[in-house]
Amino acid sequence: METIEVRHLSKAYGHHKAVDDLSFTVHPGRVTGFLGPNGAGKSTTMRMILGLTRPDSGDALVGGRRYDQLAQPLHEVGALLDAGAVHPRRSAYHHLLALAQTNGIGKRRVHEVLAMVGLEGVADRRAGGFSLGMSQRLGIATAMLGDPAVVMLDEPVNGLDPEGIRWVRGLLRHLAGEGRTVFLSSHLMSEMQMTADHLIVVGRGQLLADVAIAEMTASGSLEDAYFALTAESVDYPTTATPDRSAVA
Ligand SMILES: Nc1ncnc2c1ncn2[C@@H]1O[C@H](COP(=O)(O)OP(=O)(O)OP(=O)(O)O)[C@@H](O)[C@H]1O
Repeated sequence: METIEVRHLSKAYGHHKAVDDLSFTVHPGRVTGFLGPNGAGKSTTMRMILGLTRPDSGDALVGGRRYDQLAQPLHEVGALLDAGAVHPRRSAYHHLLALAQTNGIGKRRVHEVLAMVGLEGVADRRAGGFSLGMSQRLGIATAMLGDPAVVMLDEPVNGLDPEGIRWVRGLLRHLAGEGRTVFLSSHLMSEMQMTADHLIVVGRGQLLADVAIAEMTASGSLEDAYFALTAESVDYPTTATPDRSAVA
């Protein structure tokens, strides 16, 4: 099974360092959560791992190779970055089939992933009419199409109802139990506490923690530990102090 290795990765937009000499390894057989305040560089890091954004320096490797060096990328890493990235008039089935056909994957696998995410009954409906939960499920089916060893999901439970959140949690635990490398970002602390085994925490593009969840939560909730860790890394007030001067 394969690791994700991020080594001295940096990316700046103008003078702003989105990712700043970041190094960590994501290991197989467990769910690793990727945490950090808004703008900490999580999506940029994931995009560099997937070869969608070019690093200024450093490497992002899957199974020891850069994404553009992977012989069969869909078989090695499956990703959900933006669940809305589907042709709206195409059915779920045809969306998956088109991707399967261009990657040498058979129709049988399309049916398998539709079943895996519970979308068989709506597979012929236009993806543009899907609810957020259905779109997330289709995004996860897309990520799983190549039966990848590495699964990477950016905010997979964003906007999902409790049933959908529980389903994603069960699926990710199952995939890690099969020995896959599961890497996900989420801002939902309680959900992360229930889903992840390990955490990578970033702030202002830099590594703040690379730690087992059990260690991070040894003396309290993940939320408290997270706020303590990231307090210095946010550029906005962390406690709400209502400004009453405007109405006085
Ligand atoms: N294409 C881009 N052009 C300019 N700046 C960008 C671009 N992509 C990201 N950034 C900036 O890089 C920084 C890191 O953004 P990124 O989206 O990686 O953070 P994030 O941790 O995923 O945040 P969030 O939790 O809000 O999704 C931010 O300041 C963002 O504005």
